[in-house]
Amino acid sequence: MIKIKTVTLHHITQTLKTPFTSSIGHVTDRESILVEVTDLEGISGWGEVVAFSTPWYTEETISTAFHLLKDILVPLLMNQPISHPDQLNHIFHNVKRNYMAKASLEGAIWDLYAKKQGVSLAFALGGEKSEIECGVVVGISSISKMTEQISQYVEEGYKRFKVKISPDQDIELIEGIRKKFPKLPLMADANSSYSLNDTDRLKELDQFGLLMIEQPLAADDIIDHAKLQQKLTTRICLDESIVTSEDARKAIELGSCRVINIKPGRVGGLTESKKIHDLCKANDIPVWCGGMLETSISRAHNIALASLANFSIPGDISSSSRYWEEDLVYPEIKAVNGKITVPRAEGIGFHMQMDIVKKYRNSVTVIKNSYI
Ligand SMILES: O=C(O)CCC(=O)c1ccccc1C(=O)O
Ligand SMILES: [Mg+2]
Repeated sequence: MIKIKTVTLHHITQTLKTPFTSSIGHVTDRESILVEVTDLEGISGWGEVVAFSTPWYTEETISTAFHLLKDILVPLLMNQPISHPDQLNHIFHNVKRNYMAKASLEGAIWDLYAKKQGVSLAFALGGEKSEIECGVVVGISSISKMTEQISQYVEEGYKRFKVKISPDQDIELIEGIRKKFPKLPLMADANSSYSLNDTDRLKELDQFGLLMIEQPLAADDIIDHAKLQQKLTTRICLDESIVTSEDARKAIELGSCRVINIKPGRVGGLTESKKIHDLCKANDIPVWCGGMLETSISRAHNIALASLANFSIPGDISSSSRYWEEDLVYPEIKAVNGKITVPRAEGIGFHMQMDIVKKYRNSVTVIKNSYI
């Protein structure tokens, strides 16, 4: 049984090694809230808010998540003995949406639960793989710079390559990459920058043998995605459109996608991620784990999640050094020849380096359980 003593919110800001640009947002300084849940025995579990400073990817921000955690979600948990993290879905039932806020606390409880059971998070989730294959994402810049970055990542051994596209830079970019790398496992992420009026343009991408095209249309438009998928040979993968397992069910039923990107933050946590994984498995829809320019806390959660069987496509799970000067955890998370070993140690399997957390920390908020 988990009995919470304190929840500590560490608000940090780290500067990305190089700014990251997509069709809808540009990130230089990455704010995060690290969520540390400590129980009565003094064991801590860690989670992370992956929302951004502004609502460019989803409606949540670091500030809205801080409010939700401090004033709504943490108080809801305080007077509840928790025997399994799956219970949080029910406890949060009357709090609408705010998936990233919920996921941060849920992830911390999963870590704490696994630690108390003396098992790895991967084991607690039902993971089967001992190592996962890694993919990497190249943000928008000039075609020559993006191609150069891909060359470097090919040398590093990554197994899957994703480039950000928009109507301003798509066909020429993919054509350029394909000239240099005809067989590269390549995919493109549009972050909703197209509409059905662009169908002909998107059909031109079919000739390049992409693994998939991610989220071409609006987040709330699974109907148009279904229409588009009928016209394309390239598989559509949904990211922003899927925030619950019910969304996934509807998208699969409608034929809106043939692949789903699962991000625990976007869907409210690991329990919902697992549900979507299981649903997709039953429907022969492969899944992969998406990235959020996250710290190694979420990276560790993602590694554990991606060890489940139907994560059959390498995700946006790269070395910590892809984005960060210093890793918040020890040992450093590192892809070797495009693979990461799934840790067997308890919980997330990595240790927090508190001196590094403190170095990047803006503020710390400790919420004590007043019921004990
Ligand atoms: O973490 C990464 O490697 C980048 C992943 C990425 O593409 C991304 C990063 C931030 C917000 C949204 C997305 C996305 O998948 O759409
Ligand atoms: Mg995406």
